Amino acid sequence: MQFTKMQGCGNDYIYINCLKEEVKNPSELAVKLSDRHFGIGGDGIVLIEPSDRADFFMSMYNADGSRAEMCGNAIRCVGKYVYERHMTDKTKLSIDTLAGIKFLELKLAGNTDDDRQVSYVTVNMGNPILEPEMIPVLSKKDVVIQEEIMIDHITYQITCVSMGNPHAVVFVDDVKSLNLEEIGPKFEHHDLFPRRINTEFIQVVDKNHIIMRVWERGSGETLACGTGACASVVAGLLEKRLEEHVTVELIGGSLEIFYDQTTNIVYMTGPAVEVFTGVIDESIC
Ligand SMILES: N[C@@H](CCC[C@H](N)C(=O)O)C(=O)O
Repeated sequence: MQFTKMQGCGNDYIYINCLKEEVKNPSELAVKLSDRHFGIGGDGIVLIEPSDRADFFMSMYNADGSRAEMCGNAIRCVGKYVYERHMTDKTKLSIDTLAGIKFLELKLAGNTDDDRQVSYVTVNMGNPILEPEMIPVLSKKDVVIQEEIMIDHITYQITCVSMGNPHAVVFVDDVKSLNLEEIGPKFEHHDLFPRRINTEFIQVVDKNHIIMRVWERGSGETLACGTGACASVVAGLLEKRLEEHVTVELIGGSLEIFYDQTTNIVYMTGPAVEVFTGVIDESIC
């Protein structure tokens, strides 16, 4: 089975073209292939599938085999993958996910029509979801903004946002000093979150610039999270810390997020990079 390793801001996944390949047990395959010592190594796997209502369907599985509704960094890479492999000639395309259809605009690196290299992708990420039962987070409030949560005897304030997948955003003074290996799993598995949670830790540089670290549901600390960057900007506006246009600086690179409050739509722009391709032995699949 052929695969391609791709990354967006260092958030790396193994991509499989399921218009050509058959994956029988994606959860099991995600665990095997994501292993950085005994597998290919990655934050999970992404399957590119046909769709009857959009140009393609994206399925994604975290490194622990759990299926996620959406992935911001992966969807940019899917756009690059399908265009560069002539699976579409559209530079504006639609990709269906478990979180609904997302619309992509590809930015080509070259100046000629023959040069199909995609460097950046802008994604219309749709509307943020704030209703607690839709995120889901257990709360009687209409929205969860700066609610207290106790982790290891320390009180943090969370603002919860779904971008199709669930996020809790925590603003802190210094992201570098946090021990995410220690506190990340305690947020992820806290009783407040019936389907677990992705947690973003945010340091504000100014109203248009934040530094983010993330503990991802099912994958642990990753170098970047696209949906998390979007959720963080929405949370920052709800908490009146940020403006609509924000550069999100992550360990693996930067994303430009624009939360258009007049339309309630979040846009994400960032890089998509192919790392290598390879073939997996059938006995593994
Ligand atoms: N890295 C992703 C999000 C991947 C899924 C997430 N771990 C979840 O379980 O919701 C991104 O770039 O958005």
